[in-house]
Amino acid sequence: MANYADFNLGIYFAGLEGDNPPPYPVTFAGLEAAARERLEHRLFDYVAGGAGDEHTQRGNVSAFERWGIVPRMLSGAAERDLSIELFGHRMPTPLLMSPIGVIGIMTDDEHGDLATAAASASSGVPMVASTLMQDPMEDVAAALGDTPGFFQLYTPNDREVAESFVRRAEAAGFAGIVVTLDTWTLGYRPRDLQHATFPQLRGYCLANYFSDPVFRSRLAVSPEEDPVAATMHWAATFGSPTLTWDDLAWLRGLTDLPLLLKGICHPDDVRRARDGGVDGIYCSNHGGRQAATAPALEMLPGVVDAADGMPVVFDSGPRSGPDIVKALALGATAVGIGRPYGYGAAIGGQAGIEFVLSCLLAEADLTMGLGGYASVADLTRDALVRLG
Ligand SMILES: Cc1cc2nc3c(=O)[nH]c(=O)nc-3n(C[C@H](O)[C@H](O)[C@H](O)COP(=O)(O)O)c2cc1C
Ligand SMILES: O=C(O)C(=O)c1ccccc1
Repeated sequence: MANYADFNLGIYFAGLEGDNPPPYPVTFAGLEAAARERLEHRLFDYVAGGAGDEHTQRGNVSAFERWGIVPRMLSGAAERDLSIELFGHRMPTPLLMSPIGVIGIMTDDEHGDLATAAASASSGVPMVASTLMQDPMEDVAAALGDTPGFFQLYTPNDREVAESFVRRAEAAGFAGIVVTLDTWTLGYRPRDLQHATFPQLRGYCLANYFSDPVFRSRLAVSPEEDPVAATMHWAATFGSPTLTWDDLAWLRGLTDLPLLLKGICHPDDVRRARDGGVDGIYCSNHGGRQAATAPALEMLPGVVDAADGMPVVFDSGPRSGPDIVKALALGATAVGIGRPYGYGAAIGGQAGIEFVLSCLLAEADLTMGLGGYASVADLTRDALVRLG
């Protein structure tokens, strides 16, 4: 992947050589419009849409507009270091690619999980690989190169399947497990309801299940012989509605790898998670796709305070470099992005994802430079001012 520090200059100099615009849009709005052109319209709506009237996802984005980064002068930020430390790994950037359970079918070749893994390998931006993959997790892990990856677990209502997934993720070499708690049942998603469509119910992105020996042992006939029956078994066991804090000991006991809980936004839940021995919090409202009206960025400072030094990953709403810088200044250890890289995958596969990451990182780098912040550690709440 191109060095993001030279990214903008590279585009301007290429333009000098003639009519040579960048291959993909450089803004989120442009990416979304381009992805809308490329994706089958129901799949586009599935990705772009969310819960209820979609105020929640719009609120995720507008929450960032209420903060300004106050530039400091003569502060020696000519060179920036965007690297962070996460679970003992030095990461070159503060970004993560959040799990997208349909990324597999967002590329033309329907190997979007592998394209994401390859972009992760080339960029050093870790992939949080969804339980819902079009290619099995072992193949995805093998494409990550030297970049650490995380496996996101949706706990099925069949503990032995969950245990099998975690064993496989460990054996495949993932560096941590992210358990998503906010999707034990589906939110009210008007676009998908109107189209009467849901990708996984049509059998997409179930490779981890169909390749799993425990899942397969539950079926009368194999998924190859009867994919519809296998898909219906997935639907019947996907969620785990009765899971409570009492089950955290079971989750913690599944692995010695770093364990993060995704979907936590309340400080009391952070404390319960910490008391239960988790290693990190993934503060998120699922991109506004699950609990309608749930806040995200507004909760981040309280989550960080309650985490008391434990790493906090934040996602839901960042669309630009300044957004990333603001989330870091509010205390996030790392920032996850969802739809932006999904649209990159839709318009250009691996190259499209790499381009989107380059734009975000180039803009975050410039934002830090022009703001006078040389490193992520220099970004504190003092860097921000509340607007309007
Ligand atoms: C199409 C789509 C599929 C998603 N699938 C998953 C998933 O499989 N597992 C999960 O934990 N989160 C999933 N998410 C939520 C993302 O991980 C992330 O929390 C959210 O997209 C962040 O918001 P953003 O899209 O505004 O960046 C999905 C999001 C989208 C848009
Ligand atoms: O669409 C999603 O956001 C998601 O995470 C999901 C939830 C259930 C099944 C498949 C994907």
